[in-house]
Amino acid sequence: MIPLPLIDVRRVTHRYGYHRAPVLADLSLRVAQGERLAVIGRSGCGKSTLLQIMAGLAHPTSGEIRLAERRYATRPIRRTLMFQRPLLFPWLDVTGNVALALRFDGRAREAPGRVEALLTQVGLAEHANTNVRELSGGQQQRVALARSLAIDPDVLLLDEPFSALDPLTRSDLRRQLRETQVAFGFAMTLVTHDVDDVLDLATRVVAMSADPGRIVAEFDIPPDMDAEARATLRAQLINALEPATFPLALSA
Ligand SMILES: Nc1ncnc2c1ncn2[C@@H]1O[C@H](COP(=O)(O)OP(=O)(O)OP(=O)(O)O)[C@@H](O)[C@H]1O
Repeated sequence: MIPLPLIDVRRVTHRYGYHRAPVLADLSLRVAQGERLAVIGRSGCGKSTLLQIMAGLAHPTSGEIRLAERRYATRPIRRTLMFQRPLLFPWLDVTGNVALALRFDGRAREAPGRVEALLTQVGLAEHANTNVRELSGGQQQRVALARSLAIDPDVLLLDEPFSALDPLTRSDLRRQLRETQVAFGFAMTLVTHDVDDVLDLATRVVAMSADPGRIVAEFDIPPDMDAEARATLRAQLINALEPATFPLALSA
């Protein structure tokens, strides 16, 4: 069975200003139900712009974004965007920060049980009543993850959520996110310029070029790769991100 595309990006071109060069050019991308899609590219290639368009926070200059119709539910597809910094409310504790998402969604009555379950999932149950200012960067990002999941999104969009963290915390958080995605079943799209984010987390990756942002390569990422398969895929990804060098010499 072909997985249902939840977000269908169709031939999107985007310019910041009428006379400016396009940041994204004729870019198409589908996010399927339950998949962990990574978008990798060099700084400035348009990854965040693409994610904002996918989140509905920006409108493309041309092209369109189609969301799957939910024939089996009454509500439209839900998208949540998670950023590099956790953006928590510093005067609230962990529970208060996560519960706020439910309050904004008109579901405050669900908060006690749902917040507890989410905090257990992200490994923060024992910090439920801790003020978020007292948490480490990695713990704060896990609060942000629990808050993003509180409204039960169909698609979680992540804009370099680990880049402010040290390598060990980063690796822990990748594992946490992967386990949470498997447990909850939402689809995710992660933009990053870190190959390890891709290899540890994604089930599929698209590589973007810059000036303008286009998709130049796509790879499926098998689960449980051995070291050799991982090294091969790493080399293929890095190769896809390298600007072509000496094309004339190679074709001579
Ligand atoms: N609001 C804006 N107004 C004008 N130009 C913008 C705006 N936002 C982004 N840009 C430009 O669009 C291009 C792509 O930016 P974007 O942030 O989407 O790239 P990115 O791949 O996410 O970069 P990074 O990895 O460094 O975050 C850059 O040249 C940037 O300067």
